[in-house]
Amino acid sequence: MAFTAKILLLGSGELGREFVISAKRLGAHVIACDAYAGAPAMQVADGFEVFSMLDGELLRAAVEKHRPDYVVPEVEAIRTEVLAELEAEGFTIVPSARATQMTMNRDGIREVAAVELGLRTSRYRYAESLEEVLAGAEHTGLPCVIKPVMSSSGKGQSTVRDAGALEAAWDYAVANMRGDRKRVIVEEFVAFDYEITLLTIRTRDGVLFCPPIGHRQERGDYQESWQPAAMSAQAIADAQDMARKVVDDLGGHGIFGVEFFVKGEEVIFSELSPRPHDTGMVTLISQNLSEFDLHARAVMGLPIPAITLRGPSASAVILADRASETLSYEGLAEALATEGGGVDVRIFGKPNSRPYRRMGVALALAEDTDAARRVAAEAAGKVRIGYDV
Ligand SMILES: Nc1ncnc2c1ncn2[C@@H]1O[C@H](COP(=O)(O)OP(=O)(O)OP(=O)(O)O)[C@@H](O)[C@H]1O
Ligand SMILES: NCC(=O)N[C@@H]1O[C@H](COP(=O)([O-])[O-])[C@@H](O)[C@H]1O
Ligand SMILES: [Mg+2]
Repeated sequence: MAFTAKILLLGSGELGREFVISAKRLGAHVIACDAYAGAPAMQVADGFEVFSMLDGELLRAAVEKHRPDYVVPEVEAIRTEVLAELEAEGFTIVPSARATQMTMNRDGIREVAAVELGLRTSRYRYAESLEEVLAGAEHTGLPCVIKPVMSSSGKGQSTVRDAGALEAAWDYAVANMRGDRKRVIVEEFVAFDYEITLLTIRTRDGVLFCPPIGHRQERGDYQESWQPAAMSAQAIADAQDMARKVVDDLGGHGIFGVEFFVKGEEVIFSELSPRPHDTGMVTLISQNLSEFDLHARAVMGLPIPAITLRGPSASAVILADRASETLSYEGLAEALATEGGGVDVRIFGKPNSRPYRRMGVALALAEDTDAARRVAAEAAGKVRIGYDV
């Protein structure tokens, strides 16, 4: 055996790509899976498989073919019942089959957080028809946010300010949902002061936290993140307390991106990913161990003696603005030469683009988070995508 562990990665986007790099540095052998060839993580892995991870038979076949030590999901949209069966048969699902099942759909994790654990969340209702959407909006009040229960990165999500727009929001959610369940969550719009991701690591030796990450979203998708987010000690303690309850309930070992809205001193649980988080890409520059290093260590049962912040940092996304099958990049040298802080860039290597698709991220370390945000945004703006449709 020429490797320390064999990992089957389910999902091969930018988060998977960095995870593969971290795991391979620790000697792992990684097979990257996704529904399309040439995905970012496949380019750096030892092997790859192309299939729909929502297809239970194909998913089982890939696991049985490779017999990995760890099955590491990187996206929500996976046939998670099969992961539960595989776990029962002795395979290790990261962090646990229960975590993947509860977070595959928004209603699962919402029930765990709001009902089982009694955490503070926004008011909400589920809806499977326009009539139920209208009733849901009566319950939450307006504005409300409507999201498919199965989606991520804001896909199919809209904020409704007047009742006349509810039908369009329902249609939009149904048209952009993933999977086969025509179901949405109608949520009270929380007029938060700011929102954070609390990276929470569940290890063999207990639960660890990274300093909170602040972020700004547009169209339900992250635009920039920074660390540390300015928060009172009490608010951090409240968020940590809630995050610990949720990850202990979900079980297993790995990193979780736990999302909160903060309004005054009130901390409101939003949702969580049982895997590295997009806003956590800032840790590629901000910490001694990135969220991907932390996930790899937690998964492989390796120690994490300390998580230290190198300094105030930020990330800013590089987005495509149109669909194209042929891409090129310019301006990398100018981006990396941006003054005002230490700058780095990640280009994900996605084989094609669509409007708003995240293609890369710029990272900056500076004297404070405001400066880091400025430098990261400036660097991201210097990377120009060439489209040769
Ligand atoms: N109830 C709400 N009130 C106010 N803003 C909200 C609400 N729900 C979502 N948002 C905004 O939309 C963003 C995306 O929502 P959410 O995290 O639920 O979607 P997502 O598709 O799972 O995103 P991701 O996969 O990137 O985490 C939030 O980070 C927040 O900025
Ligand atoms: N918020 C979740 C998130 O950021 N997930 C990341 O985006 C990829 C899909 O990107 P794509 O849609 O461009 O293929 C996923 O594979 C994951 O790395
Ligand atoms: Mg989110």
